[in-house]
Amino acid sequence: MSSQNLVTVTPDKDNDEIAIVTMQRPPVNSLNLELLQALSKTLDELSTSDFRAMVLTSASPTVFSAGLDIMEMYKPDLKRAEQFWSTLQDVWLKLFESNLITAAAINGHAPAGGCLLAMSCEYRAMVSGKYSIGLNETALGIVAPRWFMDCMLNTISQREAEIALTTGKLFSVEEALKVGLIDETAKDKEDAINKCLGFIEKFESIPPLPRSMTKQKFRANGVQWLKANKQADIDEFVHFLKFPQVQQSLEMYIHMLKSKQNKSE
Ligand SMILES: CCCCCCCCCC/C=C/CC(=O)SCCNC(=O)CCNC(=O)[C@H](O)C(C)(C)COP(=O)(O)OP(=O)(O)OC[C@H]1O[C@@H](n2cnc3c(N)ncnc32)[C@H](O)[C@@H]1OP(=O)(O)O
Repeated sequence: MSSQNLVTVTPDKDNDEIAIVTMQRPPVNSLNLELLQALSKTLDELSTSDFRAMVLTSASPTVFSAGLDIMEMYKPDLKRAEQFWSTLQDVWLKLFESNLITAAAINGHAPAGGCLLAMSCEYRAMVSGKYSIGLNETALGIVAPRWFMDCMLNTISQREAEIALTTGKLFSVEEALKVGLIDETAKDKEDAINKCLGFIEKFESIPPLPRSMTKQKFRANGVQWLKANKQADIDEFVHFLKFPQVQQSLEMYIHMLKSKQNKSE
């Protein structure tokens, strides 16, 4: 699949000022360089378009996004790893600070980087079911970067975030609702999108510029560090990937994911 098709943008059927942005990298929308580049390009295009709002969702029936593609971190080509991390930083900054009203219709699992994308939006409706969402990096033997943490702190309390991150917690849909990691539950994807549209409607009579400026001021603390330390953050990521223990943890995790599949056959 060409990178162009990894993300689609379609106007909402009832309101052409709202973009439905769908990630479609089967099987689980894991965020590899190409998907991140497609997201980055989409966010650039949206920022200069007539759309005033977007709903981020996924074409998979059960997974919003499985987070970063682990294969980008396992025995990586270091030049590509730099580009990968830099593109992830850009996607996060563009989404977190977007001028558009942003909402996530989370139609399935959203671990780690998937949770980051959802938390970067202003509103989250998640389909009920046996899905999970959270920053589970420590459980994989890796450390969520500071700006992942800042993003979570913009969403739930510091205490809940610290416990969740140190334990690598993946929240059930009910638990996520209880701590405020999601705003609403939904019965299916269509319902989740409708709930996001309901949130977007609240801004019908609010002028866009003061709205987006207010949002960006609220979010400024979270982005300041990354903007000032982009290269240092890339260097740390690449350095981190060189640790044998990190590679070992990733290898074990990949085996675990594959054997999980064998077990259910
Ligand atoms: C000291 C400070 C240093 C700081 C600097 C360093 C910072 C490093 C931090 C890096 C941050 C990372 C954030 C991340 O996002 S890491 C990725 C975390 N993701 C996960 O843990 C999710 C893993 N996946 C799952 O749990 C499940 O797949 C699912 C999402 C619940 C879906 O389950 P389902 O049963 O539907 O699907 P399968 O598990 O059978 O998966 C189908 C195939 O997809 C492959 N897969 C799944 N997830 C990933 C992934 N994240 N990357 C790559 N590939 C993935 C899976 O292996 C199956 O492949 P197969 O069909 O070939 O067997």
